[in-house]
Amino acid sequence: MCGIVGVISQSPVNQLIYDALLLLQHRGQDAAGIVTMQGTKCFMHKARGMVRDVFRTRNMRALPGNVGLGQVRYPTAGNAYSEEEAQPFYVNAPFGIVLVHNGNLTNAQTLKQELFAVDRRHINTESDTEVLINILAHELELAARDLPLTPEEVFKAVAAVHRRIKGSYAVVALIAGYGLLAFRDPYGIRPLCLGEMPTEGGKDYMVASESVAMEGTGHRFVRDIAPGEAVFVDLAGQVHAQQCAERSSLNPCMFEFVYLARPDSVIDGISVYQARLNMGETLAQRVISTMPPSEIDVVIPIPESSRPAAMQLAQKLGKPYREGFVKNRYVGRTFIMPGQSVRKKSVRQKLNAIGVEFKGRNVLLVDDSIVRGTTSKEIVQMAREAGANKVYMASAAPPVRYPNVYGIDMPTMEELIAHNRSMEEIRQFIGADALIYQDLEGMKRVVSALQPALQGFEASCFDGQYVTGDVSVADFAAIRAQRVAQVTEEEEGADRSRLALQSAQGTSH
Ligand SMILES: O=P(O)(O)OC[C@H]1O[C@H](OP(=O)(O)OP(=O)(O)O)[C@H](O)[C@@H]1O
Ligand SMILES: NC(=O)CC[C@H](N)C(=O)O
Ligand SMILES: [Mg+2]
Repeated sequence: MCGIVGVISQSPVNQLIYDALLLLQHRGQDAAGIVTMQGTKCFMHKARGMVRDVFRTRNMRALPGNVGLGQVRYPTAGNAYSEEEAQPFYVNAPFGIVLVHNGNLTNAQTLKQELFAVDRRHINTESDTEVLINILAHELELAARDLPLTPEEVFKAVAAVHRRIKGSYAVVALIAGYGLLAFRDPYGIRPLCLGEMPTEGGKDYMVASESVAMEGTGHRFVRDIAPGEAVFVDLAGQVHAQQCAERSSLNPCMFEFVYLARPDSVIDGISVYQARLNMGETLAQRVISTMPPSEIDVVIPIPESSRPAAMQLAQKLGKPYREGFVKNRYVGRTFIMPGQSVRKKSVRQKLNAIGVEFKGRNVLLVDDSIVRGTTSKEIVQMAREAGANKVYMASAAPPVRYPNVYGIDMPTMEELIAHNRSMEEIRQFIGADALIYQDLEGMKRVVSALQPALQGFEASCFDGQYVTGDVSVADFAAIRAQRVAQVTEEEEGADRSRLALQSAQGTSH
């Protein structure tokens, strides 16, 4: 996942986009970028790093205009260390298009060849987003008849894009001189919503990955963009919307509710916070059926994302909920960091135990999910070092056993701690005295209870069912091969970054 935002306003948007990106920072920490448009001229600044580091005052001053978009990137295709793959992407024809994307195309490699051989377009990076913008540009070229470009032609192009690309995609694009386009894949895997703000001269509009970006910038949440739908806001502030997919259904990514999204966001009508509370409630049932609650002295969350689930679980068990770990707020989210060595080191930098909460106690540690097991293994060890008597571990999500190809960076099975391991083997790996997982059906039931309009969830990392139903063996292999090749590069890149930092700080290791 990444965080994306687009704005069409009656006043300058650079600061507004910056603020929205800060509110979406939890969705991507690797790179950030903003494009603004004044007249038909686009201004871009993008670089690797978090929002605060990427945009200095001089960069902000160089982003004029009342229309723009931005992105925070968590790479799931291509290279995390390449500045060129930071978003937005730009193509100069037709019209001039800039685009940001959250998601992952499963047929990017095939499309890349097709673009070159048939559409005569060259793709210069490994990013699937560069493929996407070129497909959109090509289809817009075909759909546009006489000038000016009409919303109907834009929708025709989006319909053609839906037919060609596979996978997950929430997209915001600017078409120079025409307006802001936003669309969502026909399964609604990745989130995208629309907001507005009344102004003296009419209304300003915002589209963003999560509702928190609207609330935090004073916009009123209007609605989620429907799966397969495209919304086009022209430069006069007129909103046009159309369903552009032949078939559509609402199957949001379960991992958004487990971990990715902020708890104060509402996605497709489901409060992320409430979803997490409900997960805590069903997890409590699992704990009760595994061990007598009398064996547990205290429930301790592993900050940050597990807090609501842990809180509800503790209440259900009638046990005290205590903050036993303090999180260093200056270290980012470890799971979305590229490279296993960085992730591992960051767990200890990020979390520290408070001795009194552990000494001589039987503690039940709760995390939202166990993916590679990096966090749980370190944390169990830390709880023991802090003097815990027994250390039990509970996960508010079921075992993650299958690769994700829709925008969460877990493309290979081997890296997943629960893949091909029994419960006992996982327990031994993380070193806990007991291990309790959420059950998948229970989780689906309590989250879908919050939204009757759901057709289901994209929950492939838990159940191996890929909702688009069209991921071929070759697609899996291509995604896997590309990411495996990147892992080595990313590890090396991480080492390079660390060495550079150390030499800047004058340390040697
Ligand atoms: O099993 P693993 O591979 O370690 O991945 C799972 C862990 O990673 C995430 O935490 P993260 O530090 O990214 O973010 P958070 O502060 O939002 O919990 C998640 O909340 C789990 O704690
Ligand atoms: N996490 C995402 O949404 C990633 C978007 C895109 N696939 C990239 O790697 O840049
Ligand atoms: Mg965590």
